[in-house]
Amino acid sequence: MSEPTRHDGVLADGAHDAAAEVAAEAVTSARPAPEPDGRPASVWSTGVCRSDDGALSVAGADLRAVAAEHGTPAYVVDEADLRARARSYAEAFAAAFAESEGLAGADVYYAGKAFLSLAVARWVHSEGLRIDTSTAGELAVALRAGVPGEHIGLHGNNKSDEELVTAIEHRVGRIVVDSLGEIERVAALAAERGVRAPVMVRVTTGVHAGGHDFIATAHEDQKFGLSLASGAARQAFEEILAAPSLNLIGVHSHIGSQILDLAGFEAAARSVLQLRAEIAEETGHLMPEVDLGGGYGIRYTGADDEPPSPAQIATGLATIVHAVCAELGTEIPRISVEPGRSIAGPAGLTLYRVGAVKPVALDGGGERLYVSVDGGMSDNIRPALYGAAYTAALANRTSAVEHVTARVVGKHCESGDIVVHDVALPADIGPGDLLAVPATGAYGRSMASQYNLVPRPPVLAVTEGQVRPIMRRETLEDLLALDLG
Ligand SMILES: Cc1ncc(COP(=O)(O)O)c(C=O)c1O
Ligand SMILES: N[C@@H](CCCC[NH3+])C(=O)O
Repeated sequence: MSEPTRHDGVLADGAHDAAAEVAAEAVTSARPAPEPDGRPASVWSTGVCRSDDGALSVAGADLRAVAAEHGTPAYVVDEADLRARARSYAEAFAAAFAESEGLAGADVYYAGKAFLSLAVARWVHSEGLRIDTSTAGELAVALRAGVPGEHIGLHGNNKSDEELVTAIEHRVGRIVVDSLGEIERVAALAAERGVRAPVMVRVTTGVHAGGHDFIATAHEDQKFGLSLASGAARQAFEEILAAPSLNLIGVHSHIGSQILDLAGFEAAARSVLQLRAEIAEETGHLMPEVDLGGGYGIRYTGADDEPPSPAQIATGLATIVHAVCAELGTEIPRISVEPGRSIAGPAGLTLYRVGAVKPVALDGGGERLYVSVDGGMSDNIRPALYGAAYTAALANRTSAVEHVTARVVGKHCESGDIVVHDVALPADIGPGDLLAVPATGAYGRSMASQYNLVPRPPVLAVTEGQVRPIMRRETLEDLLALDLG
């Protein structure tokens, strides 16, 4: 087994088996969270500051006051930061794919799976983005938020009839077909309603990217998409073209998530553009659109690489699309992308209250301080699921005492209930302190559970010092109400 390395927010190969080795190494390498610096590439949202008395604030709201009023744990979202990230994608893709440059324009779909609520759907849509959904729940939120059907896409490797009917009846802009059996179902449901449904085909290009197998999606042996190598993708195009109630608008490729290097996207773009040209030659149908998926990485700890900016991503993709279409002699398609994490992730942090603190002696010598907080794997499953790395900082004060190697753990009945594997925290951290974990805006609340019957935390939006819950805290009454006895 290869040596695991913690990078890009996830542990690569063999993460769980080799966790102990990594833990031992980390005793010497734990580092404190970087201080907020207002840069978009920071682990903190741009509105996070530390005031003179040592407390962290988000967009002008002091986190001590936030905790006092709304309780902990809580997800705190910097609305201006999230909106600015959405806007910079819209602007960067509009500029890089400007029709005046001979390109056919671009659409940015916000991947709702990262975190979707009515407020977030409205924010990103008002900043010029469309919304990518993959379940009836995400579709319902996008529609309830007032996003027109034509600005919504529907994904899913196992869509229900209910999901397909909702999508068709609301005239969504695209249904991304993910299996051969789905084609017939969409065709029949669209025909029954007398409509021609716009569909794309999700293909697996074989480009392997993303730090952990669970978040890489374009290799052969996994559940998403139709394989180019096996011929399933080609069969899908033929079947769609033969169905009068389907309109084949494009080809889709999503290679994985938390990717910091643009090379994989460029390789996938080349592959799908070639496929589009071949399909055009074989069938006479040149698909007008190509979707290159999402997956752009963010900083989680400060030790990770600098992520590419939306402008770098857009210009990188525009260059490759332009070059490949010129080589192939095909018209340039309209391009779309589906970033989620890189819009919502850095805009959010999780605020916890510290409880039990325990020094634990380590086998190889040395000590680790176990700092328990009032949440854990129910509000952030990523460390347990992917070995994802995070960092944490005291949020209510600073401390001049020495920093020690610490592990932030949750309150669940699992030893893998880890919030931050290794971080240097002040030795005097204790019960009552507040701890902020940055970069939890994506795949935190959206993957939260009620494990151990712990109610899910609220999501608090902060805008110019004003704090507004955009999702309320669950209560014990909510949990009891589900139980029919
Ligand atoms: C089809 C598709 N599009 C977009 C995304 C969003 O990815 P990310 O949040 O990493 O940008 C995902 C998740 O990986 C996905 O499966
Ligand atoms: N939930 C994942 C990414 C999911 C990818 C969706 N295909 C994460 O937290 O990194």
